[in-house]
Amino acid sequence: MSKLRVYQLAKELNITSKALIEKLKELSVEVNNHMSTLEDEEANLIIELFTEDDHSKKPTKEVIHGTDEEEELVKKVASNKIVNTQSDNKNKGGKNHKGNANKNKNNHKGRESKLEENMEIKETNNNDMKIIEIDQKIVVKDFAELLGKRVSDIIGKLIQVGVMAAMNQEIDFETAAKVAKEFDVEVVEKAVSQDEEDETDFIVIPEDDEKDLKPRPPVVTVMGHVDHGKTSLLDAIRNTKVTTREAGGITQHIGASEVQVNGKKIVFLDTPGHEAFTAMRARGAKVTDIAILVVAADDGVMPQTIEAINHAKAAEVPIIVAVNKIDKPGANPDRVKQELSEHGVLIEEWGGEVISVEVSALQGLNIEELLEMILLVAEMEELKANPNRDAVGTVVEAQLDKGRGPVATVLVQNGTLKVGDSVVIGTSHGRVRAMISDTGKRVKSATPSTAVEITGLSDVPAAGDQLIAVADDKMARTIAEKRVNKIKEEQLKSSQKVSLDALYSQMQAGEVKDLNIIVKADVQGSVEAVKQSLAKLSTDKVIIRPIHGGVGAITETDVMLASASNAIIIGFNVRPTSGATALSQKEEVDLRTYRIIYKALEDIEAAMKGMLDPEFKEVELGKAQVRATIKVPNVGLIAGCYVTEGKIVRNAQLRLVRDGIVIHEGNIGSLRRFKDDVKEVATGYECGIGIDHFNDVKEGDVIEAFKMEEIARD
Ligand SMILES: Nc1nc2c(ncn2[C@@H]2O[C@H](COP(=O)(O)OP(=O)(O)OP(=O)(O)O)[C@@H](O)[C@H]2O)c(=O)[nH]1
Repeated sequence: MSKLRVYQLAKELNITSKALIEKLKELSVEVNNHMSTLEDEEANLIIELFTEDDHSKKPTKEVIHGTDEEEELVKKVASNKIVNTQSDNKNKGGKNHKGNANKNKNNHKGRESKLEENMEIKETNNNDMKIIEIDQKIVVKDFAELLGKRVSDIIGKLIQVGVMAAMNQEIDFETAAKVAKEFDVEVVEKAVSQDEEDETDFIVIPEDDEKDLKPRPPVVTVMGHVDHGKTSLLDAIRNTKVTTREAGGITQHIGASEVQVNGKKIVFLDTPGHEAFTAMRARGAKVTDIAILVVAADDGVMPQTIEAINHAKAAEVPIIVAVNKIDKPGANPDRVKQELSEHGVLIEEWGGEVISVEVSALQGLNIEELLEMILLVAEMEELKANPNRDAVGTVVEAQLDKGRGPVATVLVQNGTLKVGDSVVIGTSHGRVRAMISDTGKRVKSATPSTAVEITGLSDVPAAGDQLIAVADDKMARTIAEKRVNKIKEEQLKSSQKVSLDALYSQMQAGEVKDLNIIVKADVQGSVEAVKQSLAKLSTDKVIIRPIHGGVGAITETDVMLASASNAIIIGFNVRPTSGATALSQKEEVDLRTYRIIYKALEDIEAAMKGMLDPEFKEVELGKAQVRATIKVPNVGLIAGCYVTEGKIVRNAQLRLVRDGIVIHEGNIGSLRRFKDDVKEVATGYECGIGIDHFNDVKEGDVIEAFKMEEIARD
């Protein structure tokens, strides 16, 4: 136990455990977390490194006498430290841009902004070595400017390292590093700062200056296998410790609760389990500082225990094990600890670093001790935030309340949230109308690591959405609107319209899980019959949803509905209006018409299996309006027509449409202009059309001529 732990050394060196772990990793010293122990040599090396670095700024080579490779590493550590220190200074100016603008004053006119965005120079007094931060790529002339060299010099060096590049071409980081080395300059990759990432969300969250940071309470999530006592443990904690400052204080369920231990606060997220935890993480939110892993002593490590371990590890959140149900006759805490070790969770008694506490949630045993351990781990984590700034937080829970409108529980993670603040949360915005604490008390402000329920939002945000307090309502609304538009654009870009032809591949790709269908038919009876038969085709892979049905022609409104809800349209004995056909092409809506129901069902079934093979596709030739009917002896009824679209071709197939409904489908028997048989009649001409085996044509009907064409399938 005499060995130094990471956090102890970090304290000694006055840096964070995290920073120390990073340095150690760079020196190839394997450490897991702040509780890891260090070999004496490792600790000494680090101490020497840091003290040398801080006081004399001498080249660190003198500190250790190792191989060239080690010296390289040490050099890197030393230079990184300088970079870090300076980037901290940079942040004192608030946003990046300001600080850089001054630095780049000497740059050529007109180039400042680009250079500001891409790079910055950091001079150090370490052996007069210059360090430059650059992005993954840099344009040769910018690079030259940054190095203070002539472009020709740079191109010359590039040739030496085997890279041919013109002044306006980009070179990659590695190449830049090689060239820079020739000029005794070290190149480090520019870290993507929080600021830059946030810009894509249309807002920049300024970084805090180290000196403004104050300790903040830990936020804890309880995880573990089903029935191991997560809820009971949370209840036990609340029962003993909930801050009931109000007389008869009613604990309100707001998704998180606070407890006070020895005058210190701990925040518990109320939704136990790693699912909620990971769902938030998937959305980029990190709210949990410490995970309590509950394992029932009578049951041991179970599948969800392992899952919880993996999720906590993936999120790099320290674990405290609560071995629960120790009151039970079959309880065997040692077995639990052994099993945990088999899954990479080494308890202290087993020579590891993970703290464990044996508890009984039911009897309230050792709950106090568990809470103290949480505070201990929290202390080592050095959790900090700046209470004197605009709030940043994360939504833990949200719902629509009948009386109060959208309600969200927000965990304030930085800054202080106040009633009246304008906020943007995901695509929702608003002004904080009221805030309620976990004890149901109205509060005016919430400091870091405080969960409050807020009202006053435009919409219900999603758990995991980030709250950012902004200058005013207008700004909040503008940002929210921009985000909505961005989402719309992205959806537009990514949304591939569903179609029967592509259904199978879309299903395979996971793009389609619901097949929305709009049904139009000639009579209501058919609409219902088709909707029901279609719904029955649903499988475990695709659910068929007839989202709309109606009688009559397929109209533009049907197409717009299909487009908006990514549906296909199926028509029985009905036709699309001309406008609908054109719109369906523009909107890429799959529109299909059938004469027989079973044929449609067959097509959809085949499409779901990827076996849709309609070998033929209808090609529309033209349309003609029936303006008169003429009885011709021995021939039958002839339709006197006027061609309105395309052309009518003899021997083509035809469809007789009355008020959008297909009355007949067959072949053109005869086509005449005046007394002559003709092969085709074009738009704007009159003609007489005889329909094979059909005599029921009426004035006002529309004759559509089409042919079937074989289509090649991909
Ligand atoms: N004897 C004993 N029983 C306990 C203890 N803690 C919880 N239980 C019992 O174990 C059962 C499950 O407890 P819960 O707290 O619901 O467990 P959970 O992990 O929240 O379960 P899920 O929410 O279903 O995942 C309940 O019947 C509890 O009464 C304990 O310390 N001792």
